[in-house]
Amino acid sequence: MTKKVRVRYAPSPTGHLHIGNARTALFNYLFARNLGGDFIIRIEDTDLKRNIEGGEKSQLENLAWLNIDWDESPDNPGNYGPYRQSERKDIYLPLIDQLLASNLAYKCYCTEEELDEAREKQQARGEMPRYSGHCAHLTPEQQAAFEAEGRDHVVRFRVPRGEELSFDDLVKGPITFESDSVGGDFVILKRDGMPTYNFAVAVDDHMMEISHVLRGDDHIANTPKQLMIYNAFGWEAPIFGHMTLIINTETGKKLSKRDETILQFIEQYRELGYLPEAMFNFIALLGWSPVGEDEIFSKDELIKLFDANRLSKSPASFDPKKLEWVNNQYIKSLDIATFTDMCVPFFVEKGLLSAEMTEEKRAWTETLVGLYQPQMSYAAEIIELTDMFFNEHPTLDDAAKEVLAGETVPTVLEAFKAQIESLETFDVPSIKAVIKAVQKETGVKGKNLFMPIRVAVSGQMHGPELGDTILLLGKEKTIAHLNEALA
Ligand SMILES: Nc1ncnc2c1ncn2[C@@H]1O[C@H](COP(=O)(O)OP(=O)(O)OP(=O)(O)O)[C@@H](O)[C@H]1O
Ligand SMILES: [Zn+2]
Repeated sequence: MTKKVRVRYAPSPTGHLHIGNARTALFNYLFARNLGGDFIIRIEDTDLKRNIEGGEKSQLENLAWLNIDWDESPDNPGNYGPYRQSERKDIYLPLIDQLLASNLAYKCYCTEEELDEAREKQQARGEMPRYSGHCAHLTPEQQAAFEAEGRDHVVRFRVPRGEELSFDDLVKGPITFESDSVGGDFVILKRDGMPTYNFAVAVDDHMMEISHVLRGDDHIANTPKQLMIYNAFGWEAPIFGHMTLIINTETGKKLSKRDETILQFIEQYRELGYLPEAMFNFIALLGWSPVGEDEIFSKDELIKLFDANRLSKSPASFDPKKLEWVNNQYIKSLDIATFTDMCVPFFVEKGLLSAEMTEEKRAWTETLVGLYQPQMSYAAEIIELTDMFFNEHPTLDDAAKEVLAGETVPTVLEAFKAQIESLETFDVPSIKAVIKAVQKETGVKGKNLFMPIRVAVSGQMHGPELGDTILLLGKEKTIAHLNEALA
């Protein structure tokens, strides 16, 4: 019988969910759902000093926002709990004792200072740091003497000499590590009584019957240590797949919770009014692609299409511009009421609209949002784009200022203003007729005609149809803006 597919996303609660974490979670999720398996979330919180308040909650909330659902987690435990490593000491400690009893592990009484000193000496000699094996063969009397001194201890795993540790990586193919290359007998139980990462992970993946470990290749050097733990207990190892990491395009370094140079947390995009469906779609294409050229896929399509054989062997870089493009595709397909609902909170926050609106105001807002919807990358952009509808004194960028500095601009704007003032019916055809009339009157045409009018009334060089914009702006505001530009 083949094992049931069970995969896990195992974040440490040391920060918020970033694009790289989300990609790793998403690929595990797609892999599980594609094969009808289970997707599990386990919190790796053994590094007590680095855990942050709310880290776990934020990881889970943002996964849920992305519409990633899971079968087991700290909140909805299955039969393999607890799902936080800090709560699994009762599972780890007897296993550590078992290794001690069978002499596959031993207590090490070296102090931090002694270990540091040894490491510095090795580095000074140009050697790779490794534990010397100082405590590997202590007699019971020597141990008792250290204990009597009041020294505390760690437990180290006895690394077998001259062994090869091989696995067939789902992404990278066959990989072999020499046991002598892992830095000597490594710690499995820390001074604070917590198991180390590598020990806990191996135990948990085994106990939770994880079939495939799909994680970032930042973990690849951990794999031989974890394989040694499996071997020591006579357990069968899961299948490993080490996926290339997502790189920050700006710095060329891997995205990490500690990288603050770019917008990279899911939360930040959520707050800017990105759509979860668009983010899901975008993230699924970071380091993976289905056959063909299409780039827009629903969640169900991605579940159907996902194939681990198509995971990329080279790192994907995170391109925020591409994300904007994908999100724009999704925004364009929203009906106007839904998209207006997404934009309204941004207006409300700026005090430009109140959440309770008259029917008339709501209709006006929908028209306004609808003007800009086709060009928008995310909902928060609406504030900047519609500035002129709320603000008499817009801030113009340099290019816009240059347009207004043109020689024929005052003539054009004066003529346009006079015509608008004398308009009796204020609608799109008459506004268009006015522009034509200004062309005739001034002899200015093309860009030199349209651009100054557009910039003067809307503050921007690009945007929706000029007639629609002016109509929505209304006669009074249009004239006020023209006066401002002419002043
Ligand atoms: N840049 C990245 N690209 C893809 N996956 C990543 C990236 N960074 C981390 N991961 C993966 O996310 C999962 C959770 O890792 P972890 O909680 O240690 O996050 P982290 O961002 O690496 O944290 P840190 O800032 O401490 O390095 C792991 O499987 C890890 O491989
Ligand atoms: Zn020691």
